[in-house]
Amino acid sequence: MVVGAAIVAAGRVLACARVNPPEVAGKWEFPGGKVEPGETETAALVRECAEELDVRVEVAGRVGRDVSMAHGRAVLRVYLARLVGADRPRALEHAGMRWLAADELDSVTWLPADVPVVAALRPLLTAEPERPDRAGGG
Ligand SMILES: Nc1nc2c([nH]c(=O)n2[C@H]2C[C@H](O)[C@@H](COP(=O)(O)OP(=O)(O)OP(=O)(O)O)O2)c(=O)[nH]1
Repeated sequence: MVVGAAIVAAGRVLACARVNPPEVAGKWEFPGGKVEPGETETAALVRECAEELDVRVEVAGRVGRDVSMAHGRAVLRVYLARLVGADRPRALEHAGMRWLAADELDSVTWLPADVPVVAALRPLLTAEPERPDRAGGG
C-alpha cells in the first residue's frame, strides 16, 4: 500500500516533483510512500510528511478511490491532510513543490495513478474559500 497526502491550505493542494527513479523524475505526486509493516496508514503519512517536507500534518478523510499501480502489485490511496500550526513544507526529498489551486491542477504532469485522484480533489478545492491561514483563530 502506498499512501499519499493531499495537503490542502487556502484552497490549494501541495504537489511535489519526484527526483527518482529516472522514468518518473520530474513527474508530480502527493507526498507519501509505502506503509511499513505494523504501521497505520495515518502514521505512514505523518512519518513521510515529516521526512520529505519537515512538517506535521493532521490526516483527514480519503480523497478519490484506490488506484491500482504496477500491474496490480500496489495500490495508491490518498488522504486529505492539513498542516499543523505554522509548519511550512520544505522540499527535502523532491525536485520542487507547488501549491496548486483548482484551475492549476493540470499545469503539472502528475504520475499516472494520481490523475483520477486529482480529478476527485478538484471540486474539494473549489469549495474551499480562499482565506488567510488561521483566520478566525481556527
Ligand atoms: N509517494 C507517492 N508515490 C506515488 C504517488 N503516485 C504514484 O504512482 N506513486 C508511486 C511511486 C512509487 O513507485 C511508489 C511510492 O514509492 P516511494 O518511493 O514514494 O515510497 P517510499 O518513500 O516508501 O520509498 P522506499 O522506502 O521504497 O525508498 O508509488 C504519489 O502520489 N505519492
